[in-house]
Amino acid sequence: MDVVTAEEMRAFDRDTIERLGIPAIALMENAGRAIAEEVIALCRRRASSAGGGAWGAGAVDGGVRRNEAGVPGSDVGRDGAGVVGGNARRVGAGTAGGVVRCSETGATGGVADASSGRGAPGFGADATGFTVSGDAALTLAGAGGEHWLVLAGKGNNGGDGLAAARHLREAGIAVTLVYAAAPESLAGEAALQRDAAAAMGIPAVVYGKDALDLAACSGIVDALLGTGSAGAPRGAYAELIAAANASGRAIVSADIPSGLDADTGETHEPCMHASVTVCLAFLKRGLLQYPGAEAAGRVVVRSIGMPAALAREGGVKVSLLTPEVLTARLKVDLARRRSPEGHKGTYGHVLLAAGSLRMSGAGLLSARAALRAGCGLVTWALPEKLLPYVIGSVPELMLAPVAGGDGEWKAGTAAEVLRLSASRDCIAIGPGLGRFEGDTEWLRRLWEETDGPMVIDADALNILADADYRSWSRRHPVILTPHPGEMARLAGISTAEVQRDRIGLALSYAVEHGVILVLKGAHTVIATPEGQAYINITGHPGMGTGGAGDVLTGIISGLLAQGLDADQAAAFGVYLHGLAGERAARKRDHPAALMAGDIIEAL
Ligand SMILES: NC(=O)C1=CN([C@@H]2O[C@H](COP(=O)(O)OP(=O)(O)OC[C@H]3O[C@@H](n4cnc5c(N)ncnc54)[C@H](OP(=O)(O)O)[C@@H]3O)[C@@H](O)[C@H]2O)[C@@H](O)CC1
Ligand SMILES: Nc1ncnc2c1ncn2[C@@H]1O[C@H](COP(=O)(O)OP(=O)(O)O)[C@@H](O)[C@H]1O
Ligand SMILES: [K+]
Repeated sequence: MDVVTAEEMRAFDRDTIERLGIPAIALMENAGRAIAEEVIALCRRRASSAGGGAWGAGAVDGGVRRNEAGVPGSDVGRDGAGVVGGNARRVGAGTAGGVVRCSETGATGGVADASSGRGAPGFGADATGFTVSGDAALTLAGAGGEHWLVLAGKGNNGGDGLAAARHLREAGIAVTLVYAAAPESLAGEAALQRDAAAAMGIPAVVYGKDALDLAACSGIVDALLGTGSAGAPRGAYAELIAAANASGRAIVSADIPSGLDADTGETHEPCMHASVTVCLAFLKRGLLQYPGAEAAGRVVVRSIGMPAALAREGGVKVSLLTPEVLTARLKVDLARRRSPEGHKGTYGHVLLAAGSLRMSGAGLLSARAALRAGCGLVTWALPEKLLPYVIGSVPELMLAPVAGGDGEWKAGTAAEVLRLSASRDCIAIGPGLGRFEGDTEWLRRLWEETDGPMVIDADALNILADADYRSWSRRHPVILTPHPGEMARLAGISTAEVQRDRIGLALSYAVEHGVILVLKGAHTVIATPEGQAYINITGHPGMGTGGAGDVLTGIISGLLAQGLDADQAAAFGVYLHGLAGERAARKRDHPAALMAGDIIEAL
């Protein structure tokens, strides 16, 4: 699934309208319908969980709770059905974080029971083969208990909301329009929608002019601001957003939550806190980046008639890391087939340069994770003093002590590590390494002279941050795996600046430095030197625990050793690490109990 900026979105809008000749009003109609269908689906879920969709039920957002930390449900959408993220890919799962899916809501095709929204064999079908298909996704049993407010801005986002209002009214839901600006100020397609809604007799109020109680409804459609918004919401927009958030009602945002920066995921003050965001046509970057991902609640991506190929033709370089992207674009064999005649030599050999006296566990975690990722052999190069302490703790592991009688690394070990690396398929450097005199030169030699792909993590990243490594030469791919603090040091900015637009930063850093960058944290970004980025949505907040990153380094190196190329190993490694974290969290009484070693055992 492609992930776009607001500017890219505008270009695709223009292309669809001007080149393909699809009228703008048709796109808006489709958008309105998609939003209405998601509102109706929410009402239906709420009714089935609360035993009725009465007024005020919106206070408890049945079935669509926002960002509820909990234990994720079943494994990620490996079914290839386009269900790609968060809660939606694990239906009914109360997992944390934003949620993404492609959706065709409700029953589709065939014979449908229009009153219940469920397929009902027999309805409308008779012996002659005559079939009546109900518009199930736009119908709602017991709609009389629902009253929704549609908050409409004066741009096209408002137009989408007004189109949705007509469908909601048709479903029997009471609707009141709330205009943020004078209705006369609407233009173009939005003005057409305004007039159509008025002609249908849908009641409307103007904010600041008419009396309004936002809590006196069962739900709110937020169609105030979309991809055309600039800066913090002003005036009536800001007041409506604050009042909607305070109302406690379920909020369904059109395209993006109003007040969100559609690109960076920054939330302005105020920003709508949606239960569901119905993202139109293409997933926006800001819906994947925190804090925007949290403000968006559950994200549903709906097509509105723009060809998906526009993104590819338009050079969109950011994708959600789904099983489909892993297989179709990155050509990863998700089944990880093993040859019947394969042996340990078939699956490659990792060399790990890691660990010091106080952080020997980091090396152990990486080494074990590499083995669990399926490589044939792992050799761990470590300061010799560590040997008696770690010997036997992982019997499958080979240990290669190098100079370091005090348990710390020495610059003089570079030649020895290089010698060891000659017969290994990849090298991972950094977990628990510590800093030492001459470490820049030590790392430069390994960087320039090792003859295979390299993973750089932890203190090895800090060494890089202090060096001008762009002048170092390198023949093979390098994967850097910084967490936001390490990334801040690498980029020479603050951690807050790193988090402000993780996708943008990861892309520019990877391209400028010619490295594969894995920017860790919730929704890890994998960016390549060619300017492609993948956003991972597997994982769990329980993974915020010491050593979880060392495990990732091991997994990526284990995959590299098995012959995956560096892009594949980085992306698939991050994906598998997240899945294992989810599985490990599920096994605990509470996800907070998760420890890094549990992630390895869940691989
Ligand atoms: N064919 C299409 O075009 C399609 C469009 N689509 C839909 O359109 C949305 C984009 O619509 P858009 O470009 O009209 O902008 P939109 O988000 O409604 O906001 C602009 C309005 O807000 C105002 N405003 C701006 N900033 C503000 C602030 N901080 N505080 C207060 N006001 C502010 C600004 O007023 P101004 O500053 O100009 O006076 C202007 O009036 C997109 O997200 C999707 O929903 C889809 O259906 C696909 C097809
Ligand atoms: N909230 C979260 N959601 C998903 N993954 C997370 C979350 N918090 C941490 N992680 C993952 O856990 C790992 C933590 O790595 P890192 O901070 O390097 O830990 P350490 O240095 O202790 O090994 C990263 O892969 C990160 O993406
Ligand atoms: K909106």
